[in-house]
Formats: sequence, C-alpha cells, structure tokens
Amino acid sequence: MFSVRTAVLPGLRLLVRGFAARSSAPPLQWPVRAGIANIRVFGSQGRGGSHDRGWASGAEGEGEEPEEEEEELLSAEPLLPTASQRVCVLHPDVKGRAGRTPRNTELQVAEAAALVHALHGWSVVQTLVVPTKVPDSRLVFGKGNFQDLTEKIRGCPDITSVFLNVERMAAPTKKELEAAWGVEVFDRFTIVLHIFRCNARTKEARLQLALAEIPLLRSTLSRHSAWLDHERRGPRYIMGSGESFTKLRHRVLKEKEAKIRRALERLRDKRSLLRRQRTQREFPIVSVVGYTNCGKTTLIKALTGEAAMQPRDQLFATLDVTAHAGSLPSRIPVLYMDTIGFLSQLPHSLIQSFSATLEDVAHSDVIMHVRDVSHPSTEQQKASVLSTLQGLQLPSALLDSMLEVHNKVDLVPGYSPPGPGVLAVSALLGHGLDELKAALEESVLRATGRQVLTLCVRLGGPQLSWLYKEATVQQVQELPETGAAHVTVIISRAAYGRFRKLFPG
Ligand SMILES: Nc1nc2c(ncn2[C@@H]2O[C@H](COP(=O)(O)OP(=O)(O)OP(=O)(O)O)[C@@H](O)[C@H]2O)c(=O)[nH]1
Ligand SMILES: [Mg+2]
Repeated sequence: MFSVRTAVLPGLRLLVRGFAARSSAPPLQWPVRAGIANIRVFGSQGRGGSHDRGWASGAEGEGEEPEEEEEELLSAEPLLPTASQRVCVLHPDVKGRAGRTPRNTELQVAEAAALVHALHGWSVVQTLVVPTKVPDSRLVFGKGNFQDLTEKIRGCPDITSVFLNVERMAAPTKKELEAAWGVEVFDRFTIVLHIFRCNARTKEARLQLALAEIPLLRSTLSRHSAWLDHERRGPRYIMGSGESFTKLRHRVLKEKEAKIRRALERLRDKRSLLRRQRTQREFPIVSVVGYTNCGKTTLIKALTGEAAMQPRDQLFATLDVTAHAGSLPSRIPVLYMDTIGFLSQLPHSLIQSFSATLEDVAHSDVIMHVRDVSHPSTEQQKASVLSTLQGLQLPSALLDSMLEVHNKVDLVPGYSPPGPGVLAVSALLGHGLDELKAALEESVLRATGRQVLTLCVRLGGPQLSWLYKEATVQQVQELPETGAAHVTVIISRAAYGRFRKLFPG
C-alpha cells in the first residue's frame, strides 16, 4: 500500500517518505523503480539538502500491489510493432491552411521525426513532404501525388512503416493506405500513445493511458467485428444469449472502460488525500510545467540536488507527476512538482485522460513555466503551453503570477531575457539558479501569505521549539540580560494565529 509520511522536524527538517514498489513486465518493458523513496531536506544545507533517494511523494498510486482486476485492465496488446521500425515520415502539406510557411512545415516535420526517435530502436529512413488540397479525403492526397507516393514507398524496401503526420486517421483510410503501400501506417495519436505507454510508470498513468486507448480499440473493433460477423459460420448469437459477437465485444469494452474509470476514481481520492496532507503541513508547492524536452526535470534536479532524477533527451520522458523536496534561500521547504510535458496538437482524448494528473497544478501555490529558448519553435511552444494551461481552467491568480524561466541559455551565446519578471538559466550548467530561487521565494511568500516577523520569545519557554517546528526560523538574537531572544521567522498566517492563541501576550 502506498503511503506518504510528511513531517516538519525540529531544526527545519522536512521529511517526505513514500513507499514505492515494482512495475510490470513485458511486452513493453516498463522501467522498474523499487524500494523506499525517502527524502530529507535539512534547512541548513542550502541548495538541495541531502537525499536518500531520488523522488518523493508524487507518484501516487505507485507502490501498491495492484489488485488483480486493475492489473488485468492494464495488460493490453502492444499498440505498435515491438520490433525496430525504419519509418518514412510523411507530412501532408495542406494548401491554404492557416500559418502554413516553409519554416513551420520544417519544424512540424522535425517534431514528427523526434517523436519517432523517442521510440527505442525506431529510426527515420525517409522524410516526404507532399502537398495536398484534399487532406480529409479517403486517400489524403490527390490522385497524381498519391500515385507518386505509392511508387516511392513501394520502391524503397528499407521502409517498414509510414508515419502519416496527421492527428487522427480514419480506420478506412488506414486500411486503404496500408493496402496501397504494403506497410503499416500510423498517425500521430497512435505514435504518441505508444510513447506514453513505453514511458508510463505509475499505475495511474497507465490507467489513464488505457482509458485514452478505448476510442482506438472501439474503432478497431468495429472494423474487425463487422468482418468477423460476416465471416462467422454457424449461429450469430453466443450460447443462445441473443447477443451477437459484435455486441458482446462492445459490451466487454464498455465494461472495461467503466472499470478503468472506477479504478482512476479510487486513485484520485488517494491523490486528493495526499494533497490535503501536504496542505495541512503547509508545504508550498511549485508546479514546473513546459513543453516536452524543455528541461523541467533537469531544472528540478538542479534546484533540489536530487541525484536520482533522470532527465533524458527524449520527448515525454516524464509522464507521472512526482514531487521533489527542496528549500528556498530563507530555508523555506518547498515541493517541486515535475509534470508531463506539453506538445502542440496533442490529441484531445490524451489531454483529457491526463487532466486528472494535471489537477495537481491547479492546487499548487506557484507555477513555473520552463521554456527551451534555444529551440527554433520556442515561441510556438510557449503559445501551445499557455493555451493548454488555459484549457485546464486554473485559478486566474495562479496564471497571473506564473514565473517564466528561460532555460538552455548556454546554447544561445549572449542571451539576455526580454524583460523583467523573466529568469534566464542553464539547468544543465547550474547558471542563474540563485536568482531563480530568490524570485521563487518572493512568489511563494506572496502566494502563500507567509510573512517575515521578528518575535520576542522567552529562551526557557516552549515558544522557540514551537517556532522551529511550525515556522522557518531565520535568525535568533539572544538578549542575555532579559532571558529572551528576538527570533526572526517566516511564518504562515495560520501558524501565526495558532502561535498567538497558544502563547498570548
Ligand atoms: N544544453 C542544455 N541542455 C539542457 C538544459 N536543460 C536540460 N537540457 C537537456 O534537455 C534534455 C531534456 O531534458 P529534461 O529535463 O528531461 O526535459 P523535460 O522537460 O523534463 O522533458 P519531458 O519530461 O520529456 O517533458 C536533456 O537531454 C537535458 O540534458 C540546459 O540548460 N542546457
Ligand atoms: Mg521530464
């Protein structure tokens, strides 16, 4: 059973402990994470503190021995061939589409190629950009272009599959294209889903994926069932049930969907319980969001000193929201939430199924938007992230106070941020982190209503140890002749109220 224990210990120690266990096995080789996650952050240790292991309370749901039923829900067939693929990336260049420029087309093709490279053993052997005026037609391209294309693909035996760079492809289109070209054809939805599947670690992420896959299974089922019903010899109904084979399979799928939703609901309850615990403990929460591969994980690793975090040069390396403990310059403990990266034209059902995970963002105190300013599409990426955030219906105060962090400045010689309120860093080289932490602290204090106070307390009394436990003590200046001390603390309004009640006068 997953559990998280959090406590602020005397001397500014924040302890976050979560128990994590296993992950599953083939056919897709989920990465395994095992053992006890245990992080201690000591206020006196400046940047990061000491960590026994790399991650904290966030991967909620992980660590629990899966119930049989849930494990069954997750044992899906591989979506795409498990063998290595040599892919032809085919980009329909739609004439008259808004924003169509050679540069944008180039960037979209580059992103499609990056998606292919995110899959282990997959490579791009050819890239084709083919104009079309009829993207919604059955064959996607006009007759002449389609014929040329068929010759090219059939004439290149190196190609084992085609990635048609469209969001979704209708089942009849897939069937016809595959028949014409003699290889499998995938759309963006299937590729992204497959990457997600390979990278999802926690049960919650895997269940969310299983839910996102239901429409895909439904359309495949409709296609196959029609054929099966047609081919079947013998009675049309199963065991005299009066239910046709097609209906039975659709019903099973519907039941599966309901079960997944119920399982997710259970995990969601757990997640909100954890969130309440964090809130009760009054740990400020900073959500780190941004386009995929912009450096979110690297930045959190740099801010917390967490050695076990593993940034990867790969799209969608992070699929689970995880919490990582760090401390700000005034030694305020803080939890950084690492989140799933965004992608333009991310299929709607995928965003929807992951929106529960992103609920944590809505409950954070500060959002930090990390941008890769060395990327040629950095502006489009920013727009895509902001529009996704808008869609999550976050509190406007949270959106308005968002911190923008320009990352990977080491790759842009002489970079200077365009204006105030923007911080330039290199998460990889550790540049600009002190300024970032100072700005974060300001935002956290503002957002959480914490204040800096100097209180006069008796040295022999219980006040000082109470303050060590419930607030962040910055300085103790003893006044020997009076037996008292001036104690400078950062304290939340709620904690200060309790202090006044406990120690009136
Ligand atoms: N040169 C340079 N590379 C960086 C910097 N920050 C991150 N990277 C690299 O960018 C790649 C992606 O980094 P991640 O931290 O995994 O990015 P992410 O945003 O967490 O990615 P996803 O989890 O896939 O959304 C890795 O190869 C990092 O080493 C930086 O400041 N400079
Ligand atoms: Mg990441």
